[in-house]
Amino acid sequence: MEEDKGIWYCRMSKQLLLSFPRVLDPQSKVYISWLLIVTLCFVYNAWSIFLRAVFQYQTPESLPYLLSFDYFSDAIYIIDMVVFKVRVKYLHEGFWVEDLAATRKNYFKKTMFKMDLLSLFPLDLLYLVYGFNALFRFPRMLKVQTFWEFFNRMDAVAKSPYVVRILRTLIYMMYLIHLNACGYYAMSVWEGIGSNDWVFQGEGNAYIRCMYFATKTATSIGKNPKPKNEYEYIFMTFSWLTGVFIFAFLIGQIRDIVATATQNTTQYHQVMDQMVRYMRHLNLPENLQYRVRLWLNHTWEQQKTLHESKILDSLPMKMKTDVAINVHYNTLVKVQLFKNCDKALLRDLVLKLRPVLFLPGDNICRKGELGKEMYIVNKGLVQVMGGEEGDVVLATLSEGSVFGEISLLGIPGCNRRTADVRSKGFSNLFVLGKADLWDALEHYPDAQAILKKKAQTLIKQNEDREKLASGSRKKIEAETIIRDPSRTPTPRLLKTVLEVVHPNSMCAQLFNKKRSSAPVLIGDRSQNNLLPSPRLRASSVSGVGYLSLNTKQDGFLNLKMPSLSQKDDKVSLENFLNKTSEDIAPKAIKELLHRVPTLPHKPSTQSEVIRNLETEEKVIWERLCSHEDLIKSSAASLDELPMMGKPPTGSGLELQLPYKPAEANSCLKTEEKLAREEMCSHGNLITSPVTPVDELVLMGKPPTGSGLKLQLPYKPADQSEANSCLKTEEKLAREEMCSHGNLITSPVDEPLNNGCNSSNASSASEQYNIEEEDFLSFSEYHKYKQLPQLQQSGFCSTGYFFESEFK
Ligand SMILES: Nc1ncnc2c1ncn2[C@@H]1O[C@@H]2COP(=O)(O)O[C@H]2[C@H]1O
Repeated sequence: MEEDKGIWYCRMSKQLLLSFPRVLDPQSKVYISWLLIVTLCFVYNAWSIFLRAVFQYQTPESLPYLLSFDYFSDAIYIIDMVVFKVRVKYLHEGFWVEDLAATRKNYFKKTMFKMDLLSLFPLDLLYLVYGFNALFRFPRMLKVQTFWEFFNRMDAVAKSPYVVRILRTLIYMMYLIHLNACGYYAMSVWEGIGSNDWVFQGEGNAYIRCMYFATKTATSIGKNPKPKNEYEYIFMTFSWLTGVFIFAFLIGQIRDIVATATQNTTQYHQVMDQMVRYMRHLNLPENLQYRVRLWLNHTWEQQKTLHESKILDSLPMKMKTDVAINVHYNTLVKVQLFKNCDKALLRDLVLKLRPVLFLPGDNICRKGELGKEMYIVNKGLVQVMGGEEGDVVLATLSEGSVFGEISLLGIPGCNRRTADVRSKGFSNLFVLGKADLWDALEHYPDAQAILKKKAQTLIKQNEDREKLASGSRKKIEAETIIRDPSRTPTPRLLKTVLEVVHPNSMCAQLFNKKRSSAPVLIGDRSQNNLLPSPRLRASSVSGVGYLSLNTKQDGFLNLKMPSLSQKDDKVSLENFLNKTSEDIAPKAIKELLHRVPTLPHKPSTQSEVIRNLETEEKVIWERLCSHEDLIKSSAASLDELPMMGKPPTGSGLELQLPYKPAEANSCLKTEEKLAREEMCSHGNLITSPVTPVDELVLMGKPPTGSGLKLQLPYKPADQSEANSCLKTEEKLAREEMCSHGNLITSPVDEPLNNGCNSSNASSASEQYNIEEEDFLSFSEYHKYKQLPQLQQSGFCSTGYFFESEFK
């Protein structure tokens, strides 16, 4: 039994040793936690040495305990030097040095090492000669550098560094008082306890009474008994001086720390006060004063600063752009202009965008004014007003819409605003100055063309409208451009599914065909007044909603929503379809994505390719980066992701990583090589000296059964085109790879719809952990698939089916 225990301990300690990191990151949790332990030991020594030397707390009874604490802290000091400090990696010429020999050498070179060594000086051996005097442990105080290091590191990593700073200052203050209390008691003992009014009278707990005396002196509260002799006068003078200078300095430090923490709020109050005083001085109308206050208040509530742009100014340009893109990404991806244009344009523009807030009813621009800026709606709604009296809403623009561009584009006769634009509620807009817009557009003719085309359409629309209005002398309400009331929107769940199925698939084609003509159709199936799609079908049978998709090409999906109201199937069905995939069955939607073997979209133009790829890449990277182990292993790849953001909301993009993250990098590499190989097989490239071919050392064969058939969109003509082509191909490869269901892991399962039997279905639900609710069995599905059978069986007498246009 004892032997077993011994073996177990041996194994455990071996495992611990093996799992201990070779080198330590100075900012890592392990290292900082260790610093905390060493700091506690240092604080113990710093406190106990004087306490025990002066007060009578070190008695023969307490000595064994005190000595155990002492030697425990000494052991921690030794471990700190031998195990931890020698492993701390350091920066050399911009690189982390992680070689153990080098980190050790680096530590030995530092003053900290000498101090650490001195702190372990065994002066306490003098115990043997002079007895147990705690003052012999004084060298332990030299470990103070670790105490400072701990607080500096905490300052760098803590979420609220103010708390850390205040704690450090408090420790200093308490220690000063502690020293003063020890000094006072030592004086009292020397002069004789209770020998006069000034000294400690020997009543109560000595340490507490002396601390009280020291606190009163240090904080200059006064009312201490008058010193009786020169020594006492000197002691008091010194104590007060310490109180006045050091203590006051420390208290000032705390005030500064708190002031820094609340700096923004203070600034906001200052601006608000100044503004209110100024407006009163100018005697501005009450309403205007109210609006100014509202603006300041709202801006502060949203940004928690009134100087947003200044905060970023201290960053290097690239980092500033990355931060700006990340913050504004969700809005910018919705801007049509940016969707079709080069990504570089977005990066060029994003720093020039200035956020502004408009209050409800504010006029953003007025018809006839000279155009100097254009706007992008970030949040809120703005209305473009027209008509003879400017009271007709021509359009309501929402997030991602661009306006105010017509008068900036230099279209002959159009350098003035063509309409009034006003804010409907609170609107957050980005403003882009004319010069900045032109700086960017000069290099991006595509974007220029898009803007001009849009401008011309709007000008024509406005002209037509005006002609019509003047002809009939009637006000004409125009439709909003963000919401078309004549078309019922495609339900959210269907939209999600349609976005993930391949555009060439049967299902997508069917929906696309009906896009322009067919209205949304929800009808009573028993009346035969609708045409359900054979591929994607939503149905409601006796209060249960189903969404089914089943083709070899599209994959298999069957969603069941049993909790619908049984009263009105039609309403229930609409409700069901308006839920998001997340509401219904995320696992089942993932299952569908698993089974889509082709690229989610086939780009038709080069810019579309790039746009799609970039979005896809981001999503893939985001997924990758969400994996803990990947973050650890390839932190560098994360740095390469300045544009990483959330996938555009509502894009329905739910890419699944086709491989375990551990293999991710190597997997990507193989795919990149495949793409290169494919490209290099082009005749005209072989003749030209293609450098990338030389790099294909590691190139391997495509994984058998991967079905990977990359098609080059064009034949590169020269080397530079070849290179850019490679880049595109690499991206395509990543995308392609990531959409491959069968690349996922080695055991490639049969498509579920091949067998179409319930045993397949149940095994699939086991494999993907799909809940019964979400996954309709195949046999049941069959019943639905055969509509006439369904009707005959009486199963669907009140069934409603749904068909939608694809918007
Ligand atoms: N009919 C319209 N629909 C939507 N936006 C419009 C319409 N007419 C004008 N605008 C926008 O309103 C802006 C007013 O300033 P600009 O003329 O510079 O640019 C104009 C367009 O961006």
